[in-house]
Amino acid sequence: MRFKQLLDPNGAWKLLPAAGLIVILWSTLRGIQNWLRVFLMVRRLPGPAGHPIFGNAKEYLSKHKFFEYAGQWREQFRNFHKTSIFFHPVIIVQSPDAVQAILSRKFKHAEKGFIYKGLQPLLGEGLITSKDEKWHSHRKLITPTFHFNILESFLEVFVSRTRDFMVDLQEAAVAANGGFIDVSPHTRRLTLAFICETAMGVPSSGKKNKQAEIVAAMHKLEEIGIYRMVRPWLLSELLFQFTQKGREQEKYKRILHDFTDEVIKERRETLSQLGKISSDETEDFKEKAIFMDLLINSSQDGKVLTVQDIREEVNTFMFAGQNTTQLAINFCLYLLGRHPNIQEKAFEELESIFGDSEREPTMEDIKKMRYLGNCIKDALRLYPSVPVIARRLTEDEEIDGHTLPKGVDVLILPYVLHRDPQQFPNPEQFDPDNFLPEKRKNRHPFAYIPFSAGPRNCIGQKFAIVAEKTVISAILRQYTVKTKEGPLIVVPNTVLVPKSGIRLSFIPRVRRRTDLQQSDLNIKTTPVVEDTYF
Ligand code: HEM
Repeated sequence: MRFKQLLDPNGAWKLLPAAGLIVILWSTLRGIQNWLRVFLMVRRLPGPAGHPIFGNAKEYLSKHKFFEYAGQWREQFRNFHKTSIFFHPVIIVQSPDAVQAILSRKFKHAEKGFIYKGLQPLLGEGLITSKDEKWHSHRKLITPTFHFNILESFLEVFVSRTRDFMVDLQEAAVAANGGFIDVSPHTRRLTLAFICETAMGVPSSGKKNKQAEIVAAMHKLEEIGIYRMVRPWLLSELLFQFTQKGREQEKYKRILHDFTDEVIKERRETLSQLGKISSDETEDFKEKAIFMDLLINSSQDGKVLTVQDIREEVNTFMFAGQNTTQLAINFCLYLLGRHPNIQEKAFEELESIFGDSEREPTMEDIKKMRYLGNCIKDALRLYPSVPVIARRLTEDEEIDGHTLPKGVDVLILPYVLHRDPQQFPNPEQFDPDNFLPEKRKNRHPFAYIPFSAGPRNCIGQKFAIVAEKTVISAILRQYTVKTKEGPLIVVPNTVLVPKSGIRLSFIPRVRRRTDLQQSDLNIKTTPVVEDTYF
């Protein structure tokens, strides 16, 4: 073909396949070059021996035993060590100092790494998965959603849904006649109601059933995501779409996206109508803050946030908030059931706040639940709902005189980190006093990170703690909780799952003293720090 012919617009298209091929070839070569650099540099790092082909895949796939292996690796290598899944190198950082180096800076290492890749179809580029400027601007925009005043309005939702939950629980407890029940379906429904209502508002009756379908679709997408995480060759969308699971993923994604888009459209219309009605009603509307409305209001008709942005953030909020809070409630109840003395102290604190009144909690009451707050904290230490945090290094990082290369995937394991005897002298013991000021004073700031730490910490942590205190205090005021299970076996997924569920019995309480004050109690508590629920 002559040069002149190529310049002819009718001939230029013939160059396209060749140009495409060059781009693919170039990016493949770049990919191989980067992988090779990471692979060769990681080879020099300390770490446990692995199979020549499978690497440490056996340990990663051993589910509940994985943490045991990781604990042994920490004993052997302390700060960090390499591992691999087939030929994919993964570094695990184990000491609080090393964790701080990875989590503490704003843009450095803010990329989330391979384990989130499988969740991309579910979350798109919401806060959890986005990076750089997009993450920064959205985080700034969304942070006020968790402001104190808005949390107060969320508390109304928590209280009224907990009221329904207690009726539900009472029926189940009566039916069990003092026996044990699996608490998970009850707390799942409850936290689902918390999240759907605070994210999207009270559903119209037609949408009520739909919300359960949406959460089922989210769980399916999460399951598919996990399936892909341990099969790195399925992480390419290009190949995955042709598989059976790829087609399922597309189906659930559609269900989820169509639903959220429709709710956004409806809320937009409601908001614009409300703009026209009397200011009193608008005030009332504002008081019942809904996450989606706050995003729509900040969107400036798509200039700041598009419909896709809003959908991704709402889906992220639902994904990040529901399972995590539910599990935290379950684990805390399990531990309280196993430790009657600690449960009794928590109950006495509640008696000192509420006396024999059956009134529902205010934000002031929630703040006063300091011992219960410490129970929740230690439960999150032993059973962090998010057991694995992943990052991909965006620059080389020096630790202990070794270079961790740019591009390598790094894992942080709160479940293992929180059981470090150097930081928690009796690490396996449930002990809310671990969070007394004198104990916290000498602890490394990155030794306890159930909500992660640094700029990409959990934006919903206060939401979660207020929700947990609302539910657990309601249960303890009415019941003594007993636990059936012995030591729990837990499996790391995207969240920490108890292998055989959690069975509890709820024994109605007989009312006792009504004149207790907090100062009468034999409880050492953390002093109230303004704007802190811990
Ligand atoms: C006990 C409950 C919860 C726990 C243990 C928890 C834990 C975490 C952790 C460990 C991270 C960091 C993940 C990472 O960097 O890879 C995170 C991030 C996040 N969480 Fe939570 N979370 C909880 C509840 C919630 C709730 C209720 C919401 C929303 C209502 C929420 C929203 C988020 C969001 C949006 C992020 C991403 C923040 C960012 O990257 O800027 N979480 N959470």
